[in-house]
Amino acid sequence: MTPPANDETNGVDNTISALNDSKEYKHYDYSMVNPRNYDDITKVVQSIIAQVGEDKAKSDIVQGHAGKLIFGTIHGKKVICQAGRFHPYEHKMDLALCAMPIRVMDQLGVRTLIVTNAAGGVNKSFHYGDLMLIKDQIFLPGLAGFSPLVGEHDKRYGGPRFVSMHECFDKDLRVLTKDIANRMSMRLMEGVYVMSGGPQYETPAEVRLYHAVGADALGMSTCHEVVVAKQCLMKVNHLEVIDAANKQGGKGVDLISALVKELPPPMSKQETAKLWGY
Ligand SMILES: O=P(O)(O)O[C@@H]1C[C@H](O)[C@@H](CO)O1
Ligand code: HPA
Repeated sequence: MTPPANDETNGVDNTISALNDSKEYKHYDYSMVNPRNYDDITKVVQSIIAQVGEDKAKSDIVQGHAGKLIFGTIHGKKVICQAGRFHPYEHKMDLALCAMPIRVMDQLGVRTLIVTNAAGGVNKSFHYGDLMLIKDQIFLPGLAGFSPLVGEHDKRYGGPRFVSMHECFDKDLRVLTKDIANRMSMRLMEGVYVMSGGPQYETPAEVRLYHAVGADALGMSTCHEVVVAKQCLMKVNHLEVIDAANKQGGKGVDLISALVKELPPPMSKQETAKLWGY
């Protein structure tokens, strides 16, 4: 899957109008960005309607990232799964480009986004393989000017120019996820995720810095996707596996499957705009 690029000359308008005309791929309410474990995703998606992209498209670049969009249903709900994501360090820190799949999902109707990733633990009470629900994020590249929203405000996408990042991980969805994990007797941590640009791993001094500013887990992805989802007025929920995506991947997938089953009906853009005071 090649991401659509994000400048005036490369057909964003055409892409949007093609998506708006598409019947096969439209009217999806829910979306999942699950960067790894393509096999796990296909286990959860009970009926696959279509797949776009190549199995191997991304695997040469970041292992385990399939590079596919899968359209299907989970517990009868229409879901788009992005198996593989675009990391800024792979794309010259073009964060708007890397978050473009979220805009595509928005154009296809998605209102609720579940994002997953693998991260390093900063919180000393975390164990290798733990699952963490993100309650807030520290977007270091964004703080340094690498935001997917810099540049001209592109009205083709809609959404506010100045995006509120309060409650960027939906409180109701977090409560629901914790309740489900509890019922499944799963250990689920909760904390703050910090994103660096990567791809180098962090030094011990940097880990101490992240700890001092309140981070519980660190990684090199996700925050730019969440910013764009918030501009698109989507509700976002986020789970990550601490430093052991393959080892504990199945557990996370079981939780996501149970969560999708219990997700409330999606809110319209007008409803979330009103709720968030736009
Ligand atoms: O897509 P995610 O964030 O799960 O990928 C992880 C974090 C880094 O991007 C990369 C190196 O560990 O894998
Ligand atoms: N550091 C940064 N990114 C990561 C790590 C880590 O330890 N583990 C998985 N992604």
